[in-house]
Amino acid sequence: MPAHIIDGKAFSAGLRARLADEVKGLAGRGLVPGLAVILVGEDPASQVYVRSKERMAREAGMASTTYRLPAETTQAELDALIGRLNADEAVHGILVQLPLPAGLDPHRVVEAIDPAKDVDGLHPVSVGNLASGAPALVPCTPKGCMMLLRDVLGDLTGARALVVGRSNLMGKPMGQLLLAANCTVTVAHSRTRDLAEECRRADILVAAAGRPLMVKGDWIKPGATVIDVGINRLPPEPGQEKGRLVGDVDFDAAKEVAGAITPVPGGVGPMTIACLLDNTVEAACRMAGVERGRDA
Ligand SMILES: NC(=O)C1=CN([C@@H]2O[C@H](COP(=O)(O)OP(=O)(O)OC[C@H]3O[C@@H](n4cnc5c(N)ncnc54)[C@H](OP(=O)(O)O)[C@@H]3O)[C@@H](O)[C@H]2O)C=CC1
Ligand SMILES: Nc1nc(=O)c2c([nH]1)NC[C@@H]1CN(c3ccc(C(=O)N[C@@H](CCC(=O)O)C(=O)O)cc3)C=[N+]21
Ligand SMILES: [Mg+2]
Repeated sequence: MPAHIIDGKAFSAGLRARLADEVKGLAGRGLVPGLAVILVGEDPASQVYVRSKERMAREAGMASTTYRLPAETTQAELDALIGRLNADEAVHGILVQLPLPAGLDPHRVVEAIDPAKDVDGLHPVSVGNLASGAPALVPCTPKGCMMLLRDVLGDLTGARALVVGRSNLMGKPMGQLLLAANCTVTVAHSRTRDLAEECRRADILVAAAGRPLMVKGDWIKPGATVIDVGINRLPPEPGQEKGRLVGDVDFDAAKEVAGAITPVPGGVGPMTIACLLDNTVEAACRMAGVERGRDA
């Protein structure tokens, strides 16, 4: 039986509609959640992504400002902008789009952000809170993956989970969240000896390596739940202008084996943006001392 296709686009739309309701209530009390996105340099994929964040924030009734800085921006200039946004009471969330151009230190940039406004969950305070089980602003993409997993599977207790990738933005926090959800967690990376074998053991497989179509159909355990985080643009076919967007998983083969699987596009990507908005509302409520009505 072919896999259930997990509709991240629909889930994201539902979450954003609920957030829009919540934001309307907050705005009525004078609290308009505000997001600031900083984009340094002209990476075209980042441009597309940042535009859609801005649009979806506005649609949810939030305030959103994007700061587009030239690739030559200095560390001091970036620090100064972050300092201003930290001090700005209308700003509740600050996100610096990664990767940064060469010459800018991502650790220093992330540490400059007020942890209370760290909607990407990358600040050492956020990372520490997540790892130690304290309330934390959780990185958006792993948070979105968890929402989809809970929606499909309910309780994850006891499941063998494999995360492919160990980045700070995705792989590591994903491992932490699965561990907190009582999974038995393995984190694989480019030095993993036999990735296919690791995959075959996994009840939950989260692929975040940035390698197009790397995970083959016969690497999937029958009935497994597959979350494909990869966003890769293939080279254009002759006569095409743009190549096809694919994940890290060979979707066509994997869907014949898996129990449930996310497509690319329309899977994890839209969830990332919805979770960014959710984190911004969360940060705004915490700063204002407002208790949120619903557990998101
Ligand atoms: N859908 C969404 O919302 C988002 C999608 N993405 C996408 O997810 C993917 C991963 O992103 P990100 O975590 O930032 O990427 P990074 O490049 O920061 O990290 C990639 C990770 O994958 C590992 N890896 C690379 N090649 C292999 C391999 N052949 N076998 C096993 N592991 C491998 C690397 O290992 P090592 O550490 O050893 O180098 C590294 O840990 C990208 O395609 C990105 O575009 C990212 C964020 C959000
Ligand atoms: N500080 C920081 N935080 C991030 O969260 C962050 C980042 N930097 N740098 C880049 C990656 C990438 N990322 C995506 C988010 C949404 C889609 C998305 O919405 N994708 C849609 C459409 C994709 C398309 O059509 O191009 C989909 O998958 O359906 C993709 C990619 C967040 N990232
Ligand atoms: Mg990265």
